[in-house]
Amino acid sequence: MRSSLTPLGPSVSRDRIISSFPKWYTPAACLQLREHFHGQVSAACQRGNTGTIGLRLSKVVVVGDLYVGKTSLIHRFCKNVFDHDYKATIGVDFEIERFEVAGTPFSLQIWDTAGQEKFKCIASAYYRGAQVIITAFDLTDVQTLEHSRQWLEDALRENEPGACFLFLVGTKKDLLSGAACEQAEAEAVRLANEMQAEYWSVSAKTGENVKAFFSRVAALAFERSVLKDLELRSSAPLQVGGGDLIRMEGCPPETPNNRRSSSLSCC
Ligand SMILES: Nc1nc2c(ncn2[C@@H]2O[C@H](COP(=O)(O)OP(=O)(O)OP(=O)(O)O)[C@@H](O)[C@H]2O)c(=O)[nH]1
Ligand SMILES: [Mg+2]
Repeated sequence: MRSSLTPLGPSVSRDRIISSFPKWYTPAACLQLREHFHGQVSAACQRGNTGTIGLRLSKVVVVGDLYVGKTSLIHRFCKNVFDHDYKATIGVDFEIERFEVAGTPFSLQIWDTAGQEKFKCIASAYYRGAQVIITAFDLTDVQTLEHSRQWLEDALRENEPGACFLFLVGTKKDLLSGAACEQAEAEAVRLANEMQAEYWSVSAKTGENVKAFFSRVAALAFERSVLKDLELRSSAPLQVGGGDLIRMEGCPPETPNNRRSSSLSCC
C-alpha cells in the first residue's frame, strides 16, 4: 500500500523524478560510493512506509563569497535561467523544489545567502536547521576556495554536529579547461576531503552538472530523512497520526527517556 500522505500542489515535473541513486562527481571526494538506495530505505519506499517525509521540507543552505555564483547556480536549477548581470543577494532568499525520490514525494527548501560581508549577520541567522550545507567557490579565483573553510565553519556552528551533509562546489566551470581546471579541481578535492565534504564542479552558464548535483543532494537528504524517520518511529510509543495529540490507550506516559529528541526532529 502506498503512503496516502502527499504534499499539496501539482505533481512534480519529470526531470525531478529520481528513481535510481544518483552518482558522485568524483570518487576522490564523495560522501558515499553506494550506487543504490540503502536497503531499509528501498523497502520502506516500496511499502509506502515513509511516514511524513512527503510533507516535510529539507533545508539546504548555500554559502560562499560574493560573486562566486550561488544565486546563478540555484536559478539555473530551479528556473533554468542564467543572467550575465550581477545582482547581489541582499540577506537571504529561498526556493522550494519538489522531487519524487524512489516513488516518494520529497521537497528541498534551498536557501540562497548573501556573500557580501555587510549582509553576513542577516544571512547567518538562517543557517540553523540545515540538513545540507553547500559551500560554493569560484574555480577561477583561488581566494574564494581558501575562504570556503570559514564559510563552512560559520554554517556548522549553527547546527548539531554530524547533522548536515556537506558539499563543496566549484562554480563557473565553463571558464576553465585543461590543466588549469585539473589543478583547481585537485586543490578543491584536497580541501573537500579535509572538510569531509563531497566535491562537485558545475557551470550555471552552460548548466553542466547542475541537475546531477542537485539530484545527488536530494537523494542523500531523502535517504537520511527516511532512515531517521524509521528510527524515530521504531523507538517512539505507538501513536495515531505520528504526533503527540492522540495516544493509544495502554501506552506509557511520556517520560524524559521516551520523549522524542529535538536533535532528531525534522530539519
Ligand atoms: N561564466 C560564468 N559566469 C557565472 C557563472 N555563475 C555565475 N556567473 C556570473 O558571476 C556573477 C555573480 O553571480 P551570482 O550568482 O550573482 O553570485 P552570488 O554568489 O550569488 O553573489 P552574492 O549574492 O553577492 O553573494 C554574475 O555576473 C553571473 O553571471 C557560471 O557558471 N559561468
Ligand atoms: Mg547571490
